[in-house]
Formats: sequence, structure tokens, C-alpha cells
Amino acid sequence: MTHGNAASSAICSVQEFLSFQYDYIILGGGTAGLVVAARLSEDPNIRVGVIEAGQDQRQNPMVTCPALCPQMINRPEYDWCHKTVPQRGNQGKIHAQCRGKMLGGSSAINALMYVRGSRQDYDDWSEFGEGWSWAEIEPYFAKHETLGGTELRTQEDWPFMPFQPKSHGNTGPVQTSFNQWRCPLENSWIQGCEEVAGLSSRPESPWGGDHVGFFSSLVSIDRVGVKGTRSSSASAYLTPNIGRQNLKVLTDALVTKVILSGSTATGAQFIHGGEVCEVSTRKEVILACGVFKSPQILELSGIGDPEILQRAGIECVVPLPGVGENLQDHAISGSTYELRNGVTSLDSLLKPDNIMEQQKKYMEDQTGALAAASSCMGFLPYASLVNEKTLAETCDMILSCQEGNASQTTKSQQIIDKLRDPHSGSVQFSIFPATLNLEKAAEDQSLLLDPNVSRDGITIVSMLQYPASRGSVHVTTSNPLADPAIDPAYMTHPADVAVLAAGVKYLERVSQSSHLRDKLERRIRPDPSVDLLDLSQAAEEVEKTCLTEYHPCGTCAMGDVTDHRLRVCGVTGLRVVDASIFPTHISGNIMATVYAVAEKAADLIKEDAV
Ligand SMILES: Cc1cc2nc3c(=O)[nH]c(=O)nc-3n(C[C@H](O)[C@H](O)[C@H](O)COP(=O)(O)OP(=O)(O)OC[C@H]3O[C@@H](n4cnc5c(N)ncnc54)[C@H](O)[C@@H]3O)c2cc1C
Repeated sequence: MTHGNAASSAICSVQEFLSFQYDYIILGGGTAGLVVAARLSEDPNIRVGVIEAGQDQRQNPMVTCPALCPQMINRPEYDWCHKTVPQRGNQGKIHAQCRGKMLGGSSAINALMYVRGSRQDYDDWSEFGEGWSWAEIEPYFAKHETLGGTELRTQEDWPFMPFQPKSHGNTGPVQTSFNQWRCPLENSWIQGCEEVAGLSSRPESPWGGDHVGFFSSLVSIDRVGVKGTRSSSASAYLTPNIGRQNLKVLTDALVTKVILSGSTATGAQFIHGGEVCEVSTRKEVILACGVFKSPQILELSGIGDPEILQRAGIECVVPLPGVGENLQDHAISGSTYELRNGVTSLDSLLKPDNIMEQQKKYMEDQTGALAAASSCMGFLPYASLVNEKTLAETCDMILSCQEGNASQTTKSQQIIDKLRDPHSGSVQFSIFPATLNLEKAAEDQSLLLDPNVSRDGITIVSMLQYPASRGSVHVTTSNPLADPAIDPAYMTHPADVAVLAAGVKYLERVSQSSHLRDKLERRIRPDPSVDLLDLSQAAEEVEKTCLTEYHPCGTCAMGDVTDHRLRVCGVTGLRVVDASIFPTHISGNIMATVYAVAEKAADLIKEDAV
């Protein structure tokens, strides 16, 4: 490993960046992009250039202090602040779509929950690309991770924080840990969920391919090195390699297209300081601009559906109709409750005196609420939430609404199989120990935390893991400065409404469980007049209040847009490596899977270079 001159930095001026010849150009220095950059530049003979639209925020406390992440949302210095088109399945609402705009990308703005999908999710992926089964991707989870500080779990919390060391890495760049600070109500919620689901045990190893059940999850927070700080792809993969002479990173540079010579990618065009610049590559261009911008850049480069490109005034160079299709997101819906007198949540911690105490604690020993993230969660099979008749009706809805090509038919069948599977985590649940306003937050996520609470509250949410709805992201103009049209198509499939409603109904029962009922004063949202135990009323609510879990994926899907080695079909020298290559959604939060995809992609690129 070459670290070069310690005084030099990979982050450079545009003049310096343009003065080099690169073997690989990576477009987007986000979660996946920086993994690939770090792995490829391990060979000192390989020169790697990264072009990132955002800035270097690695030392900014907003990024490094875990609890401050909500404050970055909807601020253009951190967030792309995308908007969706009006959502016809959600009363025409325009949803905010936050994406990290800085080195580290969304791993630098996200809510830090460290979760992996189920074994079956990746086995299903292998139907769209050889080499992506659970057995084949599992080593790349361990490769990116170091699980630290497990000895810091208190005796009381220990039973709620199960893990098996064999499922975790201990030398990877991304630091994971359990929360040290937790809201006292979290364990009661876990017990209430278990009581209603009839579960007598917790998952043994939630990161080992089976996470059905309830537990306090890991978070991407360092407890060992720079204690109490966010571990992002920038801190994990760039900071340790910042002195490499063969790695150059340009910030504040907006990629506008991939340069093609015929159907071969030869470089990239970008705008920096108002100037249009071009950079060429000897080997490959790696597109890692994320789920919304990677398909946009392909289309701006003339790769995509000829009709869509023609409408936007872009000449089609490589027809590839799957680009920008297959957008899938996890949708959330849930309820907010006021707590009884004497029962507290994060709401009281946010009061001025308490927050000052927490700030002092964070400064002193990097612990307390500011060094924590929301992490209590669980997964249940849909088949366990509804009776056989409702299950059959939901599966029939998917069968009868089937449209599209053979790949979409396979995807629909996989969803049906998972909904029927009594061991599949097809619905995720979580508790946010604060009063949230889910209804307002859909349109402006900075309004998620309700500031005007007289009593402490909690919000419990249900999350659809295998959406049957399919949305899209497409250019509407050849102007690279304009956002693409983002349509997640929330709740446009009746099966999605049915699954999410069943989750909301289950949580209403949890609120009445013996572990919670004497701690909750009343439900404040949805209005108590709504009977959430009635599936049709719960369905109306989810159609009204759903919003993103921040997990959009699938817009340059493996099998449709890329091959199994993530090479763009019909183009030489161009790969996509980010959340857009997911062919189908996974159960759980997706950052860990993006890291694993990027680690595996780096190996594929190295193998293909030989
Ligand atoms: C608010 C929020 C909360 C989340 N919470 C969690 C969580 O708790 N747990 C979890 O597992 N997942 C979470 N996620 C999801 C997860 O963080 C993302 O899915 C993942 O990080 C995406 O990685 P990526 O590499 O695909 O894209 P990104 O990390 O978004 O990287 C794309 C990069 O490309 C850059 N870029 C884009 N366009 C251009 C351009 N034209 N030119 C140059 N650069 C460009 C961007 O600035 C960015 O740096 C959350 C996401 C968000 C936004």
C-alpha cells in the first residue's frame, strides 16, 4: 500500500486534476464511489480520479456528530434536495428526496442504521446476475466492516443486542457499533412487538442472512478510533488513503456526461467553476452518482430508451430501454403517541437545558444521546400479519397486475414468494423515540421532528420491504443542470397498500400490548377516530401518509442495464456501481449492501483488468 507524501492530499485543484492521465475515472465520490476509488488505488501503478459535485465535509460536526443528521436535510450544502413528481398513489403529494451531496454521499447524511438484507434477497439477485447469491456477496459484508465496542453494551441492553462474531468483519474500513445511549422505552417496545407477534426469542445473528424478530441494531458509529463519530465512506475509505499519490479527487465538479467514442466510454465531461472540462481514461469510467443521477447521466450521454431521449432532445447512441426504469423504494407509514407523565423520550432531551447537558457529555467523552442514532427495529413475514384469505388476495393482486418483460415477471414472482414465506422479513418495524410528523415530512423532511410538543412522544413505523410498484427516473431535457423527473410511484400498486396497512395494524396492537399500554397516553396521529385495527381504514391512512424510508434503488438494474459484472450493456469501458444496480429491493436498510456491492465491484474491475 502506498500512502505517498503525508503532506499531499488526494483532494486537488481542477488544474492539478486535469494534469493527470487516469486509468479509472469514478463519477461520484459517494458511498460506493469512494470504496471503488480506495480499492483500485491500492495498486500504486494505477491512477484513479474521482469527480464529486459536493464538497469535502469530513471535518464538519454536522456530518461527524451522529445525532445532527436531521439538520442537514433540505440544505443544499449537504443535500441534493430532489423532489418527486406528484405521487398519484399518495394524494398527488410531491415528496422530498434527500441524497447526500458531499464526499461520502448519502453515507455522510444518512441515519446510520447498519443493516443487511436477508439471505433470500441476494439469492434472488443471482437470478439476474451470476455471482450475486448470499454465499457470494457475504464475504464483502465482512470485508467492509469492523464491529467495535461490543463490550460497551450494558448488562441490561445486552439481551436486546444479539450478534454472532462470525457474521462480522474486524478489519474493514467501516466502523459499526451498538448504541451506548438508548431511550428507556425502546426495550419495552421490542417486548411489546414480540408479545403481539408471539415470538419467544430474538434473531441470533441479524447480520447473518436472517433478521426476522426484534432487536437493537448496529449503527455506523466509531466507538474505538475517533470515538462517537459517524463512519462514512469518506472517513472510512478516503481519509486513510488521502496521501496516495495515485489518487486524485476533485470536489465541486458536476459531471454532465460520459464521453463516448462510438460505443466505448473514453472519459467524462464536467462543469467546475462555470467551466466545461473533459477528462479521459485509459481503462474505464465507473458511474457512481447514485440512484437518481446515474441514470440521468447515462441518458444525458445518449444511453437509454430512444423515445425518452428523443423527447428530451438527446441523440441516442446506445439504445437501452431499462435505464431509469425499475425504481423501487421502501415506503413508511406509522403512528405517533403521547407518553404518560414521567415517561420520557428524545423530546425532553431536545429541551435547552437537557441538550446542553448532552453537548457537554459529547464534548467530554463522546457519549450520550448525541453519539447515538435510532436503531431499534424488527422484521416480520407478511404471512404472519394477515389471514390466509388476505394473503392470497394480496398475491393475486400482484399476479393480476403483472405487466412488462420477463425480468419484471420474475421480480413479481419473487415478491409473491417472499410475501408467502413464513420466514421472510417482508415488513420492517422501527421506533423513533420522538414526536414526528410523518404527514408534513413527506414534502419537507426537515419538518419531521415536531418542535411544538407539550408532552414527550414516540413514533412507531411500519415499512414495506418488497414494493410491487415500479417507478422511474428520466431526463426531461438535455440540460444537465436540471433534475430528472423522479417518480417512485408510492402506493400505486394495491398490494403495497395492503402490506403496509397490515404493518400499521400490527403496530396499533403493539401499542396496546402489556409492555406499552400503561406508558402511552393517547395516539395523536393518525387522529384517534381512525380505527387502525380495521385493515381498510389502515389502508386509507397509508395512502394518505406514506413517505420514503430513503432507500430508492434499482434504476440501472443488473440484468436490464448492466451485466453481472456491472458493465453497461452495449457499451465498452463503462460500469455502474451504486444503489441503482440493485435488481430488486432487499429487506432492511441498504447502506451495508451498497458497501458490499462496491467492494465486490472493485474485485470484478481488478479481475477484468488482468
Ligand atoms: C437521509 C437519508 C437517511 C438514510 N438512512 C439510512 C440508514 O440509516 N441506513 C442505511 O442503511 N441506509 C440509509 N440511507 C440510504 C443509504 O445511505 C444510501 O442508499 C446509500 O448511501 C447510497 O449510496 P450510493 O453510492 O448509491 O449513492 P450516494 O452515496 O448518494 O453517492 C452518490 C454520489 O454521487 C455524487 N453525484 C451525484 N450526481 C453527481 C454529478 N452529476 N456529478 C458529480 N457527482 C455527483 C453525489 O453528490 C454523491 O456523493 C439513507 C439515505 C438518506 C438520504
